[in-house]
Amino acid sequence: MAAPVSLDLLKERFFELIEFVKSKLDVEVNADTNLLPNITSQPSHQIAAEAVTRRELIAKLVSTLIGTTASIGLTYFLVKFLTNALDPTHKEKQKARERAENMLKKLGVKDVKLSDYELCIAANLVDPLSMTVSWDDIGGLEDTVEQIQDTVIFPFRRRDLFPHSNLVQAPKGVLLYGPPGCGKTMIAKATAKAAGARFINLQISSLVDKWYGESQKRAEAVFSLALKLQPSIIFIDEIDSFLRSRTGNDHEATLMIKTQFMSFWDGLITDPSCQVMIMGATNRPQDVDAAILRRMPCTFKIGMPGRLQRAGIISLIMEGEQVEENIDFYKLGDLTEGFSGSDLKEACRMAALNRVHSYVSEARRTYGENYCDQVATDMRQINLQDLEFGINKIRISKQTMTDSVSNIQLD
Ligand SMILES: Nc1ncnc2c1ncn2[C@@H]1O[C@H](COP(=O)(O)OP(=O)(O)OP(=O)(O)O)[C@@H](O)[C@H]1O
Repeated sequence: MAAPVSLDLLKERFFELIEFVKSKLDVEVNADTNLLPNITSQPSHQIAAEAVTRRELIAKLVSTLIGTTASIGLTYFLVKFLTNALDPTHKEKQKARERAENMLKKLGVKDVKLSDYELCIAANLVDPLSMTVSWDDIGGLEDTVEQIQDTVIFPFRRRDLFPHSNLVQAPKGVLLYGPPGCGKTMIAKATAKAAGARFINLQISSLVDKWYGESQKRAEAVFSLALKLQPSIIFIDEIDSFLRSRTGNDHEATLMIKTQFMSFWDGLITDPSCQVMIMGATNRPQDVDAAILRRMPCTFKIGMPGRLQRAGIISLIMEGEQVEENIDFYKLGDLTEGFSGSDLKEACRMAALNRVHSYVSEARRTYGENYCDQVATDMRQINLQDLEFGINKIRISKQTMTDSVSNIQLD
């Protein structure tokens, strides 16, 4: 893509050029006139004719110059206009650029010059203020969290302790795998926060561009941006869909992006001083390209929570809510067999809403349709029945989902 040139700058240069040529012309004409009295060997009408021809020549040259400059400028703007008009994603790109500039301000990034491609990728940066997840918010995964702290975060933050070791290095690739909704994204964000790293939540759609060669440039920009903003973590959710095993049916452009991605990744691996890490998450590790898996030597399984883990997650989610004191979370752990972390969160949300719903029903009965204006001072706490209600709701909706999936498969 051509470097952006502002209209004002172009105008300024154009007028400068005209001024320059005009001044040259004045000098030439004055020189001609000054010469006239000294030239005695030529008849005066011949000298005058020569001066006129010379002036005409210069005038022609100037007009050609102006014409050429104007047509180059016009062609540039026409091509730019047509390219933008033909590109349906132009507005999106513009918005992404604006978003990225705002985000960089929030991140306090100054004096870092980013290319157009890097700005496009910078739209994937996560606002540090929205990264509220910390280790304390993750329930039931204490062992995994401890391993990540020791093997990933510690060497990432304290490279200085292992300057000559080839064996103890912060991994440049980490894979989190396991069923959906079990906390992989939470762990990735908490890792970035604990590592004091910038978090690029790479949306694969931001790499896709219909123009030939553009996608490769964006793939390169992912790495150059991460290096400019290091320490940084590039997070790729559902990495299997982007970097899946290569087959003969792959489109040539897709293959090129993957190959390029891997070669830039190798660049990170061979540079011991860089603080950039790629973290991938997948529900289908078996679909990830073997060459990619090799670049992610550090893998963590984030499985479905067991009974005790579920009890821990529910009690963590309910922390800070108005809950009755005598709730038996172990019992809730028993009742939630087959629930993921996100199912548990949803069940707790349903429980909290059930409490509001029963309050509203009661208030409507007492105060009529103006119940909304009555002050809520006597809302009861969330109790076991609310939680059982929420769990039941989620179980039914999970069952309905499973049934409809198996019906689709039968059809
Ligand atoms: N271990 C956990 N502790 C507390 N909350 C959890 C846990 N696991 C999941 N959750 C809840 O579920 C939500 C979804 O979790 P998350 O996005 O991290 O799952 P995921 O494994 O990345 O899912 P997916 O594979 O669908 O992207 C979280 O926002 C959180 O509310």
